[in-house]
Amino acid sequence: MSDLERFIKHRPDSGQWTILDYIVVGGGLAGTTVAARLAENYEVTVLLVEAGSDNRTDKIVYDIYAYSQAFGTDLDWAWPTDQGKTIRGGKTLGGSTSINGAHYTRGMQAQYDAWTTLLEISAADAGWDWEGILGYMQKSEAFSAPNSQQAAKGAESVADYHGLSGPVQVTYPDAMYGGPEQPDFINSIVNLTGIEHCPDVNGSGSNCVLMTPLTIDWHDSDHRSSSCQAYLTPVESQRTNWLTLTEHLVRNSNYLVEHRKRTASGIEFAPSSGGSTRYAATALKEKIVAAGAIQSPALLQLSGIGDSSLLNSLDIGTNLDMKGVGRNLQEQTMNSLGAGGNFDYGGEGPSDCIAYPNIHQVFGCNKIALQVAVDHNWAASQSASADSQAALEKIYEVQAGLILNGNAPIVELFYDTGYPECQLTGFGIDLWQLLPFSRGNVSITTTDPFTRPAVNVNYFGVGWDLDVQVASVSTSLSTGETVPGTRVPNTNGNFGSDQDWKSWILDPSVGLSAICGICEIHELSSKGVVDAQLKIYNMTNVRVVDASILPMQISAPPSATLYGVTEKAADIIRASN
Ligand SMILES: Cc1cc2nc3c(=O)[nH]c(=O)nc-3n(C[C@H](O)[C@H](O)[C@H](O)COP(=O)(O)OP(=O)(O)OC[C@H]3O[C@@H](n4cnc5c(N)ncnc54)[C@H](O)[C@@H]3O)c2cc1C
Repeated sequence: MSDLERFIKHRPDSGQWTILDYIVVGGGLAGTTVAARLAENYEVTVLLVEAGSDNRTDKIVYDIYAYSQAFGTDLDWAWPTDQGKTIRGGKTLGGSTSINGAHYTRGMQAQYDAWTTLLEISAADAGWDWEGILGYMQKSEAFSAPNSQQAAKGAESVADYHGLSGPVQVTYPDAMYGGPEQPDFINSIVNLTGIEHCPDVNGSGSNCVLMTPLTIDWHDSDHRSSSCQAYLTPVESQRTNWLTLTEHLVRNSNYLVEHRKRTASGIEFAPSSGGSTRYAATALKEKIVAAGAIQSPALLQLSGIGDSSLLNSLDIGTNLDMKGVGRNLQEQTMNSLGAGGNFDYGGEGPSDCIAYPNIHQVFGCNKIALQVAVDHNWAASQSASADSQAALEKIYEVQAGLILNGNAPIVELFYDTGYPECQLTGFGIDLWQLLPFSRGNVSITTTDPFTRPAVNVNYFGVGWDLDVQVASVSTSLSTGETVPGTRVPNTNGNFGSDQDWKSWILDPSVGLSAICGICEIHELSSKGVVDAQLKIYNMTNVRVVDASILPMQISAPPSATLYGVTEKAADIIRASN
């Protein structure tokens, strides 16, 4: 046991404060990355508090082939939402990277460049664009190019796009599917939609169909390379200046007011199992909130940072009246289609093939659908869940511009070998819209930190999002019909009415746990929560660093991007202390 650990273990019980340089709340993707980078300086002390357990030796975490077995267990926050859905999130060391699908892809250059337009003019050169983030994405990555067997199965890559010596291991699995189905899917969708087949999506353009790599470690039997496996495991025996405290939930923070700015004086935390034991700690330098897109806004609200009307209703004193905290939730919405088949998979999952079509490739020549424009009614209808109507209109304009003029992929079609499971030679397509216009929110309903916040996902709050999902179903069905060896019922192209599909979509659709936007980086006048330094506006020493700060969805799952964002954040923090 290190000196620091003894210190922590004993002082809080005696009701005294534990004092460190940095406190990081949440040991997920962002939290472990930031803590690891800060603790590289042996002269500072770092406390990382994680609500879940350390499950690194649990097969349902390290074995990527056991994907989904953690769902519904203690390792899953499983937030219930409106519309009767459930959002998954890792409640374990490594956070959602310990239970996620591990697909590693980046978005389009223009989507990252658009972030700069949302910041204060003075922050335009702060590096929140593709050029500024790419190097950090590569810093976090140790990519291993496909070997000859993987290449024979269709795996490809472009060496220049990748980092080679970062902590997060990225590669293709040895047991990857080698049957005809994945290459056939690629050929079919190219022929059907005109989408390009590209070798690697991690350059600056993601509008293509391809095989994608995973965050797994070939040096370790293709086990999951979660954020804690990447950033903590290799150094934990040496970094005695870094304490990781699992099974403790941060309840709230206390604040001092100085010159009209707030300073966090400390945090209060408690065993995650509940009870009345309370601990306290203070950060001499900074506190970093990295509790993920749902829990971070909830924690801020518990600490009196949020919409004063919500805080007043719960008798929480308002430290900072910030309407943006808990708003602007954007989530990608998924449906799955399955069919029979008669091919030999030639390997094991997870599947490797993804198509990222743009609006033209999804809607074809349907001119009505192509007339997506920033409809003021959309912003008005979503403004209760957004920062403000004006801010939303601005973001919509950027998003619509990327969709209409920038060929930003609007949907992900994930080729799912073996779905549904009961069909031994089946195949499926999981499809989800990538760039929703609908907005939801997160709000605490009680001052009890052990109660999960209310999550309002508001799927399809903007009707166009549903149109995208319906058109994607149609594209998927057509693709399915043209993949050799599959048994999609012969419908002669008559796949049912749009209304039928809308009903079907609304019933089984699930969220993808790719949430962002809820403590977004945005200019203050647009009700942003953090500035370009990721500091909460009008606070001296608290930053939010996790998925909640991303202002808009990108056309990709988020983790590759988030590793880059978090590496950049760590540099910002180190430079300012
Ligand atoms: C089922 C699933 C599949 C996914 N698949 C993919 C994929 O294939 N590719 C991809 O790129 N992305 C995927 N993602 C998304 C990706 O994993 C997340 O976007 C990413 O991990 C978010 O990072 P984060 O640091 O914001 O949050 P997290 O990684 O979720 O970390 C937050 C941490 O904070 C802890 N915490 C919360 N509240 C408190 C508190 N009060 N006190 C202490 N600790 C607290 C949590 O327990 C958690 O460990 C998936 C996510 C899920 C859930």
